[in-house]
Amino acid sequence: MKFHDILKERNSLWIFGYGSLVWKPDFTYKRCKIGYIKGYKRRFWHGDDFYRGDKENPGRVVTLVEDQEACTWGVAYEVTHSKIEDSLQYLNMREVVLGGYITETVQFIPKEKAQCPLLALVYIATPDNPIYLGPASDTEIAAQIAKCSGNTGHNIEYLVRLAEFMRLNCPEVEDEHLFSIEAAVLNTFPECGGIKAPDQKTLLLGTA
Ligand SMILES: N[C@@H](CCC(=O)N[C@@H](CS)C(=O)NCC(=O)O)C(=O)O
Repeated sequence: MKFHDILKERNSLWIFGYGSLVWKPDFTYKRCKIGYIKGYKRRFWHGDDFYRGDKENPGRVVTLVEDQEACTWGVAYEVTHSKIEDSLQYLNMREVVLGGYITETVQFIPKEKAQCPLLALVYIATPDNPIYLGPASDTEIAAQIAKCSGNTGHNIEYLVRLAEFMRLNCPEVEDEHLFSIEAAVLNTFPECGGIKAPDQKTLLLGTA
């Protein structure tokens, strides 16, 4: 039986977001927590030929790459009862069918130390995916992001909203990969620095 089938039986499913899901979940959730997962680093190594790019100029979006020394911060969303099926169907279309991600199970550790770790579903793009782009220099990644846009907007927005989310909700976290790419893009397009991401209060109100 699949992980989320087991959790569906419990009427509670946690979903961990670390890219656009931290600022644009677009599914109904009961509550959310800021926190992290161990053993993965976030990298702009996945291609996007639908949302933030197209077939000729695929954008760059984030995925998770295994690294025992690393951890990745984001948001875990709790989906309950009748919303589980709808949320999984929505995310399957958004992340798997159109995004090229697969699902894995991870242990999420809440930022609030008094709270217990929990099991969560996560969407990861792996190197065997046809639109996986892999490593490149921060400058090359920034140049690609700067010139791409797709069905939901510019690739710069995707980058800046994620960086803004981290500054607002995880100010103590250093994410050199994310912020160096953002700096390279904003050196070229300073006017994009004003994009704001929802903070946790907005997320908690479910108005993200
Ligand atoms: N799976 C990651 C990344 C998700 C992600 O960024 N997916 C892209 C699909 S390639 C997306 O949904 N983009 C919507 C948008 O950019 O508006 C997460 O948990 O946040």
